[in-house]
Amino acid sequence: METEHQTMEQFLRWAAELGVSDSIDSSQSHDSCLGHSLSVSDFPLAGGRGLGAVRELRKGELVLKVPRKALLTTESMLAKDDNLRDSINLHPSLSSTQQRLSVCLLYEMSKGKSSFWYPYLFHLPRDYDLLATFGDFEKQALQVEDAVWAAEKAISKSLSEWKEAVTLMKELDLKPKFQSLHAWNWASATISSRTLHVPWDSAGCLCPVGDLFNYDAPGDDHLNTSQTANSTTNAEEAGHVTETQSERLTDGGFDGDANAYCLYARRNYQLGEQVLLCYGTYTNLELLEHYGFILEENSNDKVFIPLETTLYALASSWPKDSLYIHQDGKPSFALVSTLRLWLVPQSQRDKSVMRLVYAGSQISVKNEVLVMKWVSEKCRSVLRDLPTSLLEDRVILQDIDKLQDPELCLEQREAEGFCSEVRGFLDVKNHLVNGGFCGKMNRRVSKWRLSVQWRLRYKRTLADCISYCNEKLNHLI
Ligand SMILES: C[S@@+](CC[C@H](N)C(=O)[O-])C[C@H]1O[C@@H](n2cnc3c(N)ncnc32)[C@H](O)[C@@H]1O
Repeated sequence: METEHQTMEQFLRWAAELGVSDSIDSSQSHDSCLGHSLSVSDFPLAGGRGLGAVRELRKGELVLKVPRKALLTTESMLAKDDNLRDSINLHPSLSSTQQRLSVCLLYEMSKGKSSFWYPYLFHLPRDYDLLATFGDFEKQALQVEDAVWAAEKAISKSLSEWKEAVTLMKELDLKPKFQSLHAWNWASATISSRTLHVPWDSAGCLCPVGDLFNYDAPGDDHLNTSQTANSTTNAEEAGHVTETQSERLTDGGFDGDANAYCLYARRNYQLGEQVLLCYGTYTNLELLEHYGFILEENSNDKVFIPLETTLYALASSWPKDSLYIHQDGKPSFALVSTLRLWLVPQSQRDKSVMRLVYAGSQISVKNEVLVMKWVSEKCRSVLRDLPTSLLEDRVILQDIDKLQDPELCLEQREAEGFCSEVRGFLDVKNHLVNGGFCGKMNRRVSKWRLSVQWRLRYKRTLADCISYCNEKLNHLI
């Protein structure tokens, strides 16, 4: 039986033979495509398997080149298989290019060792934690209506896309396990979380070795890296990201002249540091939906609170999605400005008031006090209406950690001491076998943990917003 290490080495050798390289020196040995700039390492606190710097890297430096012939795209898979090409061409009715890529990926997987991309496919994760893979319990554990709704939408989208593709997969004579909804969810999650943008196919490409980079959220540095190439991830291209053109990402992209995907260091790195890639600008809910993880510190996170319809009507100068609370608890500029205006009696909304509102200035102390009290009370009422408190969620996370601890063999008796949500999970799933979980249940626990982590982060933002408003009020009164 080959070890993970051996198969990874084979994969890196296979990639080197195709011209994948982390060196601009083309005379580099073909034993591995890495070793000059990067190496595969484990980063347990930031994405698990990823790429580390094997030397100091300078911002803007080319760190990886993946020739077009190594990329998995619908086009490259069809070019290698007449049967697949003919069947796909007979089904132009599939509603998205992602569906075509999913079918091709499953078809390629079904070839096993005879697939050209086998060394790469072998190292793809077997499970994902994207929202579309959540069961009912994990979905409900998100608690917040918008998040539960996002999960429902993701689950039903995957189901309907699978139903549309089933006839084609039958015609391709895929083994039942590759035709299943489970396999479809796997393929869709692979594509959602791993594809990079290419100009010739909106479904993007799977980029061997290039898809080992873990995620770094865009910070202030991403606005002035003009010397590096332009890049977008596929989810961004599909419109999931609402940033402006000027904030386009700069870590890499397909270079037509080099006929290769080129990836650049987005900042300076020290030896041993994890080299990261920015896939786009995402809130935590979007990260969970498209990539299956969240960031405790995410400057792009946004918390939306329910607002009165008359307030939305007033906010015509600002898009609805600009009315939110930043992760650090500060209400957005647009939210504060809209509330300032909304809390002025209609008869007093004259030109001078409007000028102050659009300039982002306080209208009066009295008005500012009303705004801060309103926001603070709204956050309190949202927190009150959720099934568990912030403190309870912290305890639930600790209990989940106990459940996941392989060293801890839990007695049913001990489980009885857990809070009701944990006991509910154990009852529903009823799978505490010999004091631990089977592999499948561990996967469920990981997803449920993500839901609790997400809602806890959401609640912390609301609590921080209350503190922010109180502090403002202390200064005002
Ligand atoms: C393109 S892959 C990156 C490589 C991946 N870690 C692997 O082992 O193949 C993207 C996936 O890596 C994980 N990931 C990336 N960045 C992460 C981060 N900052 N924190 C946690 N997980 C991360 C998520 O599972 C995500 O869907």
